[in-house]
Amino acid sequence: MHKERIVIKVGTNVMTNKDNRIVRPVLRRLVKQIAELYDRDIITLLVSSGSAIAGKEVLGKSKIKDKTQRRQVYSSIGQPRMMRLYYDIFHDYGMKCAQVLPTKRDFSPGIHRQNMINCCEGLLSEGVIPIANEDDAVSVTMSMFSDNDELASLIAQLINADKLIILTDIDGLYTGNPNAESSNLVKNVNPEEDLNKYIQDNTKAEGEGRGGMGSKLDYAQQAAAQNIPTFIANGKKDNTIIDIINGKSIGTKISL
Ligand SMILES: Nc1ncnc2c1ncn2[C@@H]1O[C@H](COP(=O)(O)OP(=O)(O)O)[C@@H](O)[C@H]1O
Ligand SMILES: N[C@@H](CCC(=O)OP(=O)(O)O)C(=O)O
Repeated sequence: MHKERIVIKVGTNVMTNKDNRIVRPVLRRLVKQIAELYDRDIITLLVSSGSAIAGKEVLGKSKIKDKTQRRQVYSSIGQPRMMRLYYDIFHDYGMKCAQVLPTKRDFSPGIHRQNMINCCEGLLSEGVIPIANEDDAVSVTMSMFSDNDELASLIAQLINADKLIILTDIDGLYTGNPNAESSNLVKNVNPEEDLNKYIQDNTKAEGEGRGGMGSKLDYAQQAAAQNIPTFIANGKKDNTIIDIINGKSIGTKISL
């Protein structure tokens, strides 16, 4: 058993540049921090988006008209590409990682949930970093998560994580348009607060991730309500994870 277990979620926009290409040094910095924590006996379960954009990188523009089918195809192509990148980088740090692809059904009470617990607990007990992403190839409508922020929140609750860190492309929740001078970073949020008034409309294109800051906040509040301190912070900046674990005040902290 490790001293602490944390869930880190990394969004599509963290790992891509303006041309929607995957930026390897970002993944390398992420894994470097996970490896440093591992040496401090803090084990991570990583929730990583990126399969759709990685698939788009390989396939280019698809001929498929149906959006759902296109998402299935892009993600099916991109998921092994993401895992190849992660596998190599974790290997460079002398670590092992594994792929876990749940659908929402795996979190409903009963045998599916128990299987999910067994899988995650088994990997963590072996010191292997589970890398979870929604199984986009088969999850449609009923079995779909709203986005990976929901998956990260559910999985943090499933494994009784000590912390949940949601990495995105911005410093945290702002009181309005993050680019406006009048907007300020919100440092602390409690699980009951309704801050939807701060959320701006989503302008992302296909494959650039789902959800947005509104869903991030909702799912962060759900984890925090279960006494899992949750952080929304900038994954594009250096050392964000270590700084959070070391108790520095960065990002938005959601806690009881
Ligand atoms: N009040 C707000 N504070 C911060 N970001 C906001 C806010 N409202 C909308 N956003 C947008 O939410 C984005 C982060 O969510 P999202 O694009 O889903 O990221 P990810 O791909 O990491 O899941 C930011 O880039 C920002 O443009
Ligand atoms: N499962 C999808 C990501 C969906 C998602 O939630 O994306 P994001 O909002 O960038 O975390 C993929 O791997 O492309």
